[in-house]
Amino acid sequence: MAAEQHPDLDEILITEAQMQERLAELAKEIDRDYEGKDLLLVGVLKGAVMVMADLARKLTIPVTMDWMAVSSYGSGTKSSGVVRILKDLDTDVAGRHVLIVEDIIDSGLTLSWLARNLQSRGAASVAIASALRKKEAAKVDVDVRYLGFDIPNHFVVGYGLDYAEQYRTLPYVGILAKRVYER
Ligand SMILES: O=P(O)(O)OC[C@H]1O[C@H](OP(=O)(O)OP(=O)(O)O)[C@H](O)[C@@H]1O
Ligand code: HPA
Ligand SMILES: [Mg+2]
Repeated sequence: MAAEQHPDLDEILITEAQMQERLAELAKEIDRDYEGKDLLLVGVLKGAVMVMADLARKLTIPVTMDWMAVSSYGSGTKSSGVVRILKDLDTDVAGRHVLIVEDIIDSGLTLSWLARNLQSRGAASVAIASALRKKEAAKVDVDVRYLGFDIPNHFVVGYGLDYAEQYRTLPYVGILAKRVYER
């Protein structure tokens, strides 16, 4: 049964079933592309927790996982453009194939910075998987190899994405009603 729409949402953009189906397709591609390679999945806390958990469990190749926390949004709905490392990796990425797993590419500032940062640590390769992308919001180009869905330029929540730390546990992605944050 489909989950009921949260009252703070205008619309559901990606249902739980659509997300899981698309992640299964991406997992097949990742399995194929990294077969026989030593793959490290890097999840970006906290938003990517759901996509990391679901995507990683759909992979059949052996992988390891590590986590970084970087924040550019704080508690608002606009990127500050300043990326801060709140928690760094436990792993040395030198010589390793890294796949960054993210929930959303919005302005692109977080991921373009992070991909460069990990590359500069000597990773053998750095690629990006993201559940969502807002194409119209891009301030910088991000080379995303595994993309779930392109979505319109609205503030969205659910499936890991928050507004002021709320709504992350909704199993679908929806547009947050403006009345919730414009008050
Ligand atoms: O493309 P950008 O405009 O840089 O935005 C994308 C980033 O912003 C959000 O993180 P946030 O800073 O809200 O942290 P969170 O994951 O803990 O919510 C999101 O999870 C991405 O990491
Ligand atoms: O649309 C969004 N929703 C929640 N968090 C975000 N971080 C960047 N864009 C978004
Ligand atoms: Mg956030």
